[in-house]
Amino acid sequence: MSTPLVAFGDGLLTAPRAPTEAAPARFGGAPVSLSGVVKAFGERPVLRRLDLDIPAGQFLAVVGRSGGGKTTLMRLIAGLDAATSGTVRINGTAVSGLQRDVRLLFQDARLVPWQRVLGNVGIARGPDWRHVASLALKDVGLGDRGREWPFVLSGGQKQRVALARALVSNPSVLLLDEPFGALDALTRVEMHRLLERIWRERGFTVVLITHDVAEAVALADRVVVLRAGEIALDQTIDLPRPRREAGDAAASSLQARILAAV
Ligand SMILES: Nc1ncnc2c1ncn2[C@@H]1O[C@H](COP(=O)(O)OP(=O)(O)OP(=O)(O)O)[C@@H](O)[C@H]1O
Repeated sequence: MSTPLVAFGDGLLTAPRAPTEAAPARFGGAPVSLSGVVKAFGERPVLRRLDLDIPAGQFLAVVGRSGGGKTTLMRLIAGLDAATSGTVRINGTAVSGLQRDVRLLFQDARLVPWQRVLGNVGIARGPDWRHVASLALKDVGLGDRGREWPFVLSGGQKQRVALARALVSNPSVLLLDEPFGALDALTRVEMHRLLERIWRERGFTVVLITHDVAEAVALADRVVVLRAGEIALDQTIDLPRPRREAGDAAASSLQARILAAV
């Protein structure tokens, strides 16, 4: 089997896909680009000629009211649905079907109940899967829980397992659809810090869909407001990291601007 070519920074390097014990692999992210994307269900347009360029490694949050087309947008990027017209490209290649290095997380962790935690993380069963899955579990702070069954875990721990499962394939794009929506406030902040650390170490591109404007401002480099299938605001979030979750005047004023656009 040949070693895959992996985008790394500005160039292409050959690299093994498995992270090492010493440090997680930093494969970098892939750029995601939408041009003239329309999605209609029957007569009803849900996305109206969207143009959006997400640079490699950017952390983008998409916020908007319920029904504004956020999940539809994510499904198009993931290749789960096809656009009615227009193109979605990842790393310059038009998306058709699920991509190997694009991973998704949803509000529910979607773990397989009859597999132990380690088996859930290593579900793709590549060579050396136990080792790779153990490292990923350790990375999300659950290194000692691999032998347990999913049902004994809390909601936050299940989401950690789902994140570890996504990490084992070293994604260049991570798509997150309200992954923290069902968690209590403290667990959500812990998950924010975990995701931010892993994103900074690994450098993949993130698209986070959320109703929570404070969450978007706490995590993202850029927030896009999707309203009635159009981009109503495209806001850069130029705040230093790690960010405070509350009580920051600059963050509050950005939140107010975004809320006004929602
Ligand atoms: N498969 C489908 N068939 C028909 N209509 C659909 C389908 N999927 C989504 N829609 C419609 O598209 C619109 C946008 O839905 P979408 O799930 O993308 O919104 P959303 O912004 O993610 O909402 P929420 O925040 O509530 O999840 C809604 O009116 C929805 O009913």
